Amino acid sequence: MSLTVAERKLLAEEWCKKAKGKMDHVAVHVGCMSLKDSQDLALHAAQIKADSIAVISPSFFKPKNAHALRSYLKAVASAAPNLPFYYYHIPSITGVNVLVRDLLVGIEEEIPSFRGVKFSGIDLMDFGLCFSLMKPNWSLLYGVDEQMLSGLVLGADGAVGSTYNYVGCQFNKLLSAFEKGELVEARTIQFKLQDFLGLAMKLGFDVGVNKQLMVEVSGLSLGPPRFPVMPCHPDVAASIKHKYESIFPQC
Ligand SMILES: CC(=O)N[C@@H]([C@@H](O)[C@H](O)[C@H](O)CO)[C@@H](O)CC(=O)C(=O)O
Repeated sequence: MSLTVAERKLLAEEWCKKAKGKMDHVAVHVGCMSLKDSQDLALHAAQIKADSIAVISPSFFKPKNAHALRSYLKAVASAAPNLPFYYYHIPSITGVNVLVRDLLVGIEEEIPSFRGVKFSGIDLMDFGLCFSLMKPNWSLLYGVDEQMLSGLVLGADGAVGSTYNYVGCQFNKLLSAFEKGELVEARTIQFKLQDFLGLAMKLGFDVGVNKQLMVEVSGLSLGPPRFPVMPCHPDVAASIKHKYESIFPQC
């Protein structure tokens, strides 16, 4: 959201190009404060042959209820009616607390391309209640990394989260333990991840810290964050990395 529309288009184009033959699916996020910008990005995503689009709610003028949010999403989806469409629920960032289960009622009639939700909220009751409204071609993806196991237990079809960029191999172990029914092992890994993220949060975990951790773990040079997100202090990154290495000596 810190990027201009032109920058976002360039980034989406690069992802679609580079992902060819390497990734199964590229979903382009097209949420903006302005409906027109979102429609522009949605159309662009279709033109560059993205696999799907996802949209967060605008957070300056917020939708007041499920009807308003559905109407907004419908208007965005109409710009790319053939692209699978996901609502991206992230209330801690948008401040939009419309219950997803309310949003889902009748949504496929309004948005025929609707295919599911990326649910990055901590309200597991709302998440659970969404399943009674599920259609066979929808996916509910959970997005609170420190609670991934709870999402899986309730029936999540997958997970999308920021820390999977650098702790992905531990989460893959959690996923595979869960799939094998090894709940104690899955829980042990989740607790370790909570221990790790607990320290990161105490030290001010945000997008700047997250980005620095991606740099430290991947060795790739990703550049600084854009203001107002501040760059992570090297001491903070070092402490979190040290914690990571002590909890997870190997992948
Ligand atoms: C509120 C928030 O940023 N949630 C993250 C989580 O991955 C989060 O960073 C993680 O669970 C640690 O709290 C994701 O759900 C969102 C995300 O991946 C993104 O949009 O980049």
